Amino acid sequence: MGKVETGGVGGGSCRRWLWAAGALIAVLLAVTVSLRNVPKISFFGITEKPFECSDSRKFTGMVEDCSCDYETVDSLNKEMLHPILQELVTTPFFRYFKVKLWCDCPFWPDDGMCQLRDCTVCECPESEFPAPFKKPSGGLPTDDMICQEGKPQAAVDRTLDTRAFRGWIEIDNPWTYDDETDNAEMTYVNLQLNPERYTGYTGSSARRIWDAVYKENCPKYPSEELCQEKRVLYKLISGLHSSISVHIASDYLIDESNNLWGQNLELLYDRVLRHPDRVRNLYFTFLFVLRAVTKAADYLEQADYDTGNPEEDLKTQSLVRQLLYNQKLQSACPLPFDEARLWQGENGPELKQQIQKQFKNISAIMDCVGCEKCRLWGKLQVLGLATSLKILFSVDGKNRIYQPLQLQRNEVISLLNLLNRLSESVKFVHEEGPSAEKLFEGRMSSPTGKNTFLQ
Ligand SMILES: Cc1cc2nc3c(=O)[nH]c(=O)nc-3n(C[C@H](O)[C@H](O)[C@H](O)COP(=O)(O)OP(=O)(O)OC[C@H]3O[C@@H](n4cnc5c(N)ncnc54)[C@H](O)[C@@H]3O)c2cc1C
Repeated sequence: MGKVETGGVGGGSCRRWLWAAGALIAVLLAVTVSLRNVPKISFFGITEKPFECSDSRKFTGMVEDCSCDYETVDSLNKEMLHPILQELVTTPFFRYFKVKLWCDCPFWPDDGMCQLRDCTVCECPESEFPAPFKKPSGGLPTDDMICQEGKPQAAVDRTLDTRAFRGWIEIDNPWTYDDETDNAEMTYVNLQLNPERYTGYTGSSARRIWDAVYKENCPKYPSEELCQEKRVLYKLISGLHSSISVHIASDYLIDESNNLWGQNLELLYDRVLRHPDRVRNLYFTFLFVLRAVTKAADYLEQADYDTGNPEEDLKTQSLVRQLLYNQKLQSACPLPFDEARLWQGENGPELKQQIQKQFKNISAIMDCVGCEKCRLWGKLQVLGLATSLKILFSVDGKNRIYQPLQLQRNEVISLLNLLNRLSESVKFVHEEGPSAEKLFEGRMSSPTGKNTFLQ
């Protein structure tokens, strides 16, 4: 029988020497490549595949700890997810978000940070609002109100309505601090009138929030420690933070006196692109939330999207179906994230409780955000993440697991709006990233973001 020769079997001493030299070179190459790609241990405890390209800022291969690669995510997002989501969030069902905007900070109430809490905000015209949400009598004021306090770009354009949506249950999310069943002081906000973008919220107040949020995580866990679930939590927050920064960069107030808005690619580079882990965490968060949406497909398909406008509501339902049952998505990226790999250790239940508590604290910190519009989007997106966590790890506070999924309307709205925000960020990074890197790589960062580019 013919023998297939390997370096270690048969052959003379010369061949053995060649094999040993080849193996040594291979090992040296592998070590060199892996040293250039940190972190090296994934949260599943598996050594990560190094990025295949020589430039660590170009993203190829699998998105860390997920089951889709960067190229697939970019093309699915551009061709399918982004267009559907962009249309979906404009429908009446998805554009009104119920939120308590008071700045009731439970952590540091007396530092004056929340002075903008009483900002008089502009109300949207009555014609904008779906009929079922309107109060039975009186309706809404139609005259436009001018914001009196704070930077106008930081104030929320909102309208008040206490009426609950039809056909939806009121249920508390165990991952959030807010009691979602409590309708007191709730405001309906038209998200289309309040895009997430530059607001001028910066300095020690903003820094304090992010510091507090990261302290609730495990960013300093050494990579050897198998804290995979805590790493998920950190990556979700970091990915959200990246996405917020991307929105600031993509819609920036370049010239305040002329109210001129445009892109700030230097800010994009400084805050996100030059930290490859922040880009990776953005993609991770996108896939995590996408997985939650697709996992809840049956629920979302059957949900009641009635806003009293049959034409629009049918469109909403059709767009939701297009998103949930997309052939391309199902064949190219059937399982964006595999949640079954979490909580498997013997201390899984305790760990889950601990992380749930940490996430609740993060959600409570959102009440301390000292800019109304940032608070709106902070609360919406944290609720969106909490909803993803609830879908993927359905559990109540007492750790009775895997009950039938029940979502409240606001959770569904936050979930899909969060997915849309992440989708926009992924698209912007993919499309503008290479030119921003070319322009700013190697330059000193500038906090003022002077190098700006008009849209
Ligand atoms: C909930 C929330 C919502 C906000 N929404 C808006 C908004 O809509 N519009 C607006 O103009 N401003 C918003 N801000 C403020 C904005 O996020 C920044 O805090 C502000 O622009 C100042 O930025 P900075 O350069 O000091 O760094 P920051 O973005 O404040 O970051 C603080 C520190 O966190 C670390 N960090 C930064 N990014 C990441 C990441 N992706 N992953 C891990 N660590 C990171 C870095 O060490 C950085 O120095 C919001 C702030 C919060 C807390």
